[in-house]
Amino acid sequence: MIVELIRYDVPEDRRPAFEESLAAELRRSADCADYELLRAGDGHCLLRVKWVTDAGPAWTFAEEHITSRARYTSTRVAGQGGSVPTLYEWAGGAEAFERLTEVFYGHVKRDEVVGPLFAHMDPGHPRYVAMWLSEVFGGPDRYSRERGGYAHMLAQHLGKAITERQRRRWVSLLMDAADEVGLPSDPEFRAAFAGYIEWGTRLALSNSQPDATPVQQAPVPRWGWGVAPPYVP
Ligand code: HEM
Repeated sequence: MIVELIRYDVPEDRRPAFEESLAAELRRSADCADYELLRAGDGHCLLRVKWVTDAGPAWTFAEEHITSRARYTSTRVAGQGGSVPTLYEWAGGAEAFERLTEVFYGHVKRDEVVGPLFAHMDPGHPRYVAMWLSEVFGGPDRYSRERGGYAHMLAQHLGKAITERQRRRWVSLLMDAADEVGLPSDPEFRAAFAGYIEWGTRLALSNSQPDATPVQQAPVPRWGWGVAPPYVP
């Protein structure tokens, strides 16, 4: 996503007309995902536009009032609006996910349905999956930096031919473990958590089939609250 910052210096008497036609122009642009015009104390304005196309279109408006413009790419350092905590923070951070996966894989190993798949599990596996989950839920990107990111996770599932019965058991053992280690039990957190787990396990199942042709390279997904942000009494 390309973000463009354009500085406008518009004479005071021209500002209302300028703002009105600028807004109309941006609303019409199919390449524009979002925009905001900010005004400084000295009267100059800064327009922030998010373009959907990677290259960014050759858009221009009221060129005679533009005093500078520059294009930027978004980074992972971004808020979610207001002071909404990430799911990672809400859950209790890295330590909470480590507790979860430690208990979870203890049960997985002893389970007759999924246990055989994990017979040769790397001893670091619970920790790696905790790193993955932490990153997905808005924590530090350690899995991407230290463990090979999406491509490595994908490689671990390829050819495993996970069945629907195994997927369901995996989900159900994880939800039990979430209760056991005391992950937050509020409906909003659990709905978002379960949403990702449902999505992720279905992908793991389909990517693990012998005839699967999954996407080979992708960023580690990021999962947020969805339509039910944390409940504020
Ligand atoms: C949201 C769902 C899932 C996530 C986030 C996930 C995550 C991961 C990750 C990150 C790894 C690689 C760990 C490393 O860096 O070495 C991995 C490996 C693996 N996953 Fe999954 N997984 C999911 C679903 C499943 C399901 C449903 C199954 C089977 C029922 C499964 C079976 C395995 C197995 C067998 C390995 C290799 C373990 C080893 O031998 O070390 N995964 N998973």
